Amino acid sequence: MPSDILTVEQLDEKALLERIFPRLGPTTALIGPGDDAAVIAAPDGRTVISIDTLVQDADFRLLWPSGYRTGGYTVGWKCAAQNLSDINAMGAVPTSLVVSLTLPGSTEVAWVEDLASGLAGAVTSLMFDTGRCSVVGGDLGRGSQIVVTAAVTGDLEGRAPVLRSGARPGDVLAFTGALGAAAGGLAVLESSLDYSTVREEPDQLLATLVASQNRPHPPIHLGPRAAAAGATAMLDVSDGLVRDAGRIALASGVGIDLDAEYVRTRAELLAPAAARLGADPLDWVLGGGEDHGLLATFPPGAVLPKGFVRMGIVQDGGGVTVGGVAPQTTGWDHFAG
Ligand SMILES: Nc1ncnc2c1ncn2[C@@H]1O[C@H](COP(=O)(O)OP(=O)(O)OP(=O)(O)O)[C@@H](O)[C@H]1O
Ligand SMILES: Cc1ncc(C[n+]2csc(CCOP(=O)(O)O)c2C)c(N)n1
Ligand SMILES: [Mg+2]
Repeated sequence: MPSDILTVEQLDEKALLERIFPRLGPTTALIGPGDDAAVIAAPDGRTVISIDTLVQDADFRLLWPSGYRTGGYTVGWKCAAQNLSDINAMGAVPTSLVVSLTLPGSTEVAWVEDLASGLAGAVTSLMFDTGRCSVVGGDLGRGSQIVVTAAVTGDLEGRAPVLRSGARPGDVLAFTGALGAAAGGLAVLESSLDYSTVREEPDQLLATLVASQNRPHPPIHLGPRAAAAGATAMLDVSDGLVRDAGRIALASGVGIDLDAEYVRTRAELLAPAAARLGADPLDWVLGGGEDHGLLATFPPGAVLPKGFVRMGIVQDGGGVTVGGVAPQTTGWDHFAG
């Protein structure tokens, strides 16, 4: 490491925190970062809470085979986005994040500063500058790999939470998001294509997919809208459409049939990119996660919130089919590969 590059082991915790805090933006908490714990308001009387971790080389690489280098801003963005998304999927509004950073001593201080900016940038941008949520605290530690863990809280604003278990036969299945884009981006990053030339391509197709993988844009405002529109079940698609639809099917004791035409149309859109990589775009659409679109079921006749598209039906039985046929794809599992 050249000596003019400042690394975290050249600072102490206090000095690193002094570089992080200003990048988190104004706090939305009653008591923000700096004390033993933060204090946040819980106007609803209930608190929605979730946690998600990003681990170097399992969830991102600092240097991908394609030559792409992942900056701190990207990891901070992705961490915030996937956490906000889980609150959204309950029909709630995110209210705070606490973030734990495990860092090798050789981590550049500028990378950590960018991570803090990425966390704040995602919260601000995905929540349309509403000032309802911010990073209110966290923890620092040293380890052999970068691990970024965030816990997130949310406010139901008086609504009932939308669970995975409420889908009923006859309900409409609807989705909002860009299925398969993040999986396509992962394939580009892991490929032997040279990202510096991919970035220059005039159609920007592959670069757009990489952006979906690195900086997902979950529709954070639409979870509460779906809840208000009467959604009977909902989750964010993180592990693949088939696997996550299967979670609703199992929890609700129903079957789900995905619209084959919707799936085919989406795969056709991704086909030129998949062809470049020798991949099957159907695998991306049915099995790719990390887009964090919202999959929800609505009673028949419900008016779908703007952004949601009908793409299947809830029926008697169990499991997930595509146009009545069982798909081959299983989706993502950290342990089963
Ligand atoms: N180590 C754990 N201890 C207790 N509960 C856990 C643990 N890991 C996961 N869970 C719970 O298991 C349930 C299923 O997790 P699942 O990964 O399907 O949901 P998710 O959090 O939406 O996924 P994602 O991590 O992709 O956001 C969640 O309610 C989660 O809180
Ligand atoms: C280096 C590297 N290898 C593989 C992947 C793919 N990946 C990781 S986690 C996940 C699903 C959501 O996880 P979780 O359920 O923990 O939110 C997927 C599809 C990646 N992003 N980076
Ligand atoms: Mg989820």
